[in-house]
Amino acid sequence: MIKFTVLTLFPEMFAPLQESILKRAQEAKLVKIQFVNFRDYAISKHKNVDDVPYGGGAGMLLKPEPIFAAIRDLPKPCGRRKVILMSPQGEVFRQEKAKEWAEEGELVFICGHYEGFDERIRELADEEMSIGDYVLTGGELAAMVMIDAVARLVPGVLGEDASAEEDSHSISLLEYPQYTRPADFEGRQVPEILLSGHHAFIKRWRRKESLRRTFLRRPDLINAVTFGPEDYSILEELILEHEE
Ligand SMILES: CN1CCN(c2ccccc2CNc2ccc(C(N)=O)cn2)CC1
Repeated sequence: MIKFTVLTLFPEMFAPLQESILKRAQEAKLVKIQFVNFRDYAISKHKNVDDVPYGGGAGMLLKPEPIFAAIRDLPKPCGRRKVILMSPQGEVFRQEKAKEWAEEGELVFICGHYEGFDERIRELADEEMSIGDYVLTGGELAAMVMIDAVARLVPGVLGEDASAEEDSHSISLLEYPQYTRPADFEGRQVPEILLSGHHAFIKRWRRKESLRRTFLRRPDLINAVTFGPEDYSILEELILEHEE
């Protein structure tokens, strides 16, 4: 059982998640998600959660009080709790982080908005994460991406037929080409080997195509690949097929 707590000014942004991956997961009590709108913790009568930056500059920053008050008001964690701050300045989120977090008891996401947040808010975070090197209007979409990536790793969430074990990124190879019916679509054929029923050849073809695709599109992932004895003949063929 993993519990997600999201501190956000826009809880309604998460509705689609509740209707898709989290719906069954919550019904099956595999996952729990709760939202805290930290505007409820704004102290001033104007209920503002942001203010102008000291030292000048454009934009508004999230004030520390509402965030601190919201975090302090959370029920005592039963298991381990990790507080995560989403920001473009964070460590880039990758599959191994998702796997690490899937073991956690509770994950608390602080979704920033405006031009950023008061530096003292960083004290609350165990980790600061980014989903990639691009700028978003708020941390909500980043939180949704991370929640999806983590929730799908919780056993049972994906349902019996699908499973997350085979994820290509958990074995750092890009996925091989996949096909389903029809075998001939407007003259575009499915590779014969996949119709052959010859499982050893199919397995080899898939390994070869994953390696080909990884070399061509993501050579940076190659050094994380562990090569087995059966890979050498595959690599020789790939080199011959891709010689300049
Ligand atoms: C124009 N400013 C808007 C506010 N922003 C900011 C600054 C601090 C915290 C959150 C945000 C919210 N934005 C995010 C959040 C995450 C990511 C990511 N890559 O995970 C990208 N953007 C700084 C930039």
